[in-house]
Amino acid sequence: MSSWRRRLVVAMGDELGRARAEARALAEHTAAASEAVRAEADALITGSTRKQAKLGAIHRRMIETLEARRENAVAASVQAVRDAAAACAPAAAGTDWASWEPASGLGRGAAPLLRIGRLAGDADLPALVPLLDRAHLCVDAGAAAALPGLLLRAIGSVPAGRVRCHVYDPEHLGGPLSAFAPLGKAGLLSFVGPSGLRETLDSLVEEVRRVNADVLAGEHASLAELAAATGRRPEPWRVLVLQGASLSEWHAHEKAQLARLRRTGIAAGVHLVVVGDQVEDVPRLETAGYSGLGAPVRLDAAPPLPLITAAAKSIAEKHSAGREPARLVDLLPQRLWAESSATGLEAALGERPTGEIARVTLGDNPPHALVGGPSGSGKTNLLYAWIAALASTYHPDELALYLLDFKEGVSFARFAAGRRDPSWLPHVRLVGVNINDDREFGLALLRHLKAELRRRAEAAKAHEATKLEELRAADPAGHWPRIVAVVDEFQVLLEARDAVTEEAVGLLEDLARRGRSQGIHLVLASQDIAGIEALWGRPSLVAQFTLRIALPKARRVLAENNHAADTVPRFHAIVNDESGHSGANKCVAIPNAGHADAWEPLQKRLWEGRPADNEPPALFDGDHIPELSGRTPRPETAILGQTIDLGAAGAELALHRAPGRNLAILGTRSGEAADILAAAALTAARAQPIAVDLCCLETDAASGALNLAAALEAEGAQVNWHDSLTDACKDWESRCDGTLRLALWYAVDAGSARLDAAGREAMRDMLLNGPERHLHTLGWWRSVPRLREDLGGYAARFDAVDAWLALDVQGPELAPLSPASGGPAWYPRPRRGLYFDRARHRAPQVVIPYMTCAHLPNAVLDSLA
Ligand SMILES: Nc1ncnc2c1ncn2[C@@H]1O[C@H](COP(=O)(O)OP(=O)(O)OP(=O)(O)O)[C@@H](O)[C@H]1O
Repeated sequence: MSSWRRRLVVAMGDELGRARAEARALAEHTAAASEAVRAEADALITGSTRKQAKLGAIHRRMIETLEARRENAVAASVQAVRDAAAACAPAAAGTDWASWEPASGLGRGAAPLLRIGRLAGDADLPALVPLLDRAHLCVDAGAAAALPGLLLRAIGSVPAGRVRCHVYDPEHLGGPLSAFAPLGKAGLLSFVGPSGLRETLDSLVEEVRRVNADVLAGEHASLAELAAATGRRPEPWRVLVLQGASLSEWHAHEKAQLARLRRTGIAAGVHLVVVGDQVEDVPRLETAGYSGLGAPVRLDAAPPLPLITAAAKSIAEKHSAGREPARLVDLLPQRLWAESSATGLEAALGERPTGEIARVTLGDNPPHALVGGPSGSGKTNLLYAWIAALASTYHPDELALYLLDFKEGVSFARFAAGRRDPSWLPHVRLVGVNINDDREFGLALLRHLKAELRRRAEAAKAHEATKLEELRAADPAGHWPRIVAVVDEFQVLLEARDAVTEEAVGLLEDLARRGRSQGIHLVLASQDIAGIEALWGRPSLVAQFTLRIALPKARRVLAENNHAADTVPRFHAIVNDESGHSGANKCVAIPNAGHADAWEPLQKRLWEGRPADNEPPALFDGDHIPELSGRTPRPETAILGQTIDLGAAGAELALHRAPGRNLAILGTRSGEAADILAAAALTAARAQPIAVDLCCLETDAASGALNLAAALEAEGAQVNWHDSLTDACKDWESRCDGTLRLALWYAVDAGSARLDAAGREAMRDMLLNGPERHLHTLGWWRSVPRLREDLGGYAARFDAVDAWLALDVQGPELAPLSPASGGPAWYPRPRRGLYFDRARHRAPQVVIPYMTCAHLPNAVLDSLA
């Protein structure tokens, strides 16, 4: 082969080898690339599969969450619908027949809707239809079985007797509704025969006219609106059932009356239920539903006949027994303490026979009230109801109450804090209980009110105001609540012809006349005519009490020719704000306010809401014996006992250097006399250093005197014990060193009888001249003649004894010591004394001797030990 050929073959071989190598390299590269792409694709596929799985899970979870939410929302809505249904159809309007009984769920709200069955579907929702106050109703013949249930719910879900039915059923003459017959006896149901149709329609049209003219009187568009505004429904609902009435065959007059009732009845509480006929514009109840509901309904089975009969009987009985008395809680305002008392005090006292709330006013007119009724007629209960209404309506800054009960009881004790119940009524400033014979408590109240009257009159003058309303406007920062003073059995205060009655009448007259403009109101209650008659003799006083409240059988509270109280039913009162004149009588049912269930929750609520600075009321308790307090009097003063006034102040005896500054305690009650001497000495010793000469001539009082001596020494007093009066009087001048010196003599007369002439002379000299040397005798004589004897016999003057405190000494016996001729009107009673200081008092005052034993160490026992 030629060389060029060989060279060509070699070159081609090289070329082919290179090409083959390149092709191999390319093939390898391509294979690697495709492997990479496949791996990438695999990775992508795996990633997206995972993502898809994740998304799938998320989606599932979302679906589940949404599903759960939807189910919850549906359940909540179903519950809300059920709750709303239960609120719209409470108690007997919506309860299943299995547990059904007549029970009014009517509060202050609208008339209930009535259940007829349940809505078709799984949700078990009640189907309610409107009737009372809202609609008329046509019932298809096929749904007529629902009629007894519908009527039973309507009748049973409002207070007994508030639905009256008229049934016109010419075909069956009321047969299908005969189970309701017991209502007929109570006048709540009438079956109307064919001949009675016209009359029934006419009378219902007349009812609508009357309600519009007399009850709604242009002030309200409907009875429902009136009830919403006032909380009371004065008229019953009337339901006319027309069953198989063939309306198309009626005469023109009946048709026209029916059309009138259809147009105007609902507002006046007159409703049509037409079975088996259609009436234009009236919703229909059919087998499958109610035209206003828009959803199919499964009607309830009819109630069992015995259930209807029993309910009809019970409703009829309740209705025949009369209106259910108003409940206290229903009369109270919905918002506590919302009113201002600037112009007066208005309180819901009870309910009128029409259902209207009866309000009584105290203000410029009428300013004061007289309440009368024999024992057990409900006077105290009425006062409770009145106080409850006032205290709920007005804030304690707007109203202050002073409550005093002269009965032998504790009617008003509930208003003060007690051991069982620590709450009090925050408006009450004073409560008087167990007052019994202590007419002075009444006087103390009237004096306090008189002082308040004066304070208000002065403030009014300073602000150029003529009455409380103007004073409050002129002095908005001032504290000027209206005051109501309630005195139960007030006749006790005026029953004797004495200084207490005289002063009480004067104070009452003044308060009654001027209290009107200063916002001080009196409510006087009495169970017998005596009290009223005590006032009757004072026409100007009685004339101010223009509000009269007479309980059953009350006499003379109303005007003479007004006999309404003779026939007023039990637990009712005649309220008359025109001085008892018969034209102004209002019969009012009073709620039971005395019962603890009614009262206690209210007082607790008011007490818990009291202002931070509210103090408990002062308490006058006639049965309580006060303890000697730790109070220190001014220097040269001794405290003998507690006076009867709002501040429970001490009865003071001034012991300054002046003739006559001695005290005679008169009477035989040794314990009380010893208590008075102890209180006087201990209080005087607290105010300044004193010296004491003690002489006890009565063995019963000896241990008390010894204990007192020890107590006085403990107070820092210098004490000398004298075994006889001779000893106590001898050389008295030598003991006078300028310090206040008290000679405490127990049972002076037991020793004075044994004094010789010199001793007698020394005693008289000491009594006459000691006080000027600051030696004051506080002596206990057991009778007035014995005191007189010791002062010089029959013709003796009492100049040496300015002050006396009588215990069991009758008024006439005190004549020689008294400013009133014939002596003060004083009828001794336990733990009470009559105190008079010629230099200080215009008239004697009653004091309650303190118990002092807690202040006296038992020195006798100590010395024996
Ligand atoms: N409106 C009422 N509703 C129910 N019970 C009442 C009502 N009014 C009074 N009562 C009851 O009648 C009884 C006598 O009432 P209350 O004590 O108020 O009469 P009173 O006239 O004050 O009698 P007294 O002077 O003898 O105390 C009490 O048991 C009381 O609970």
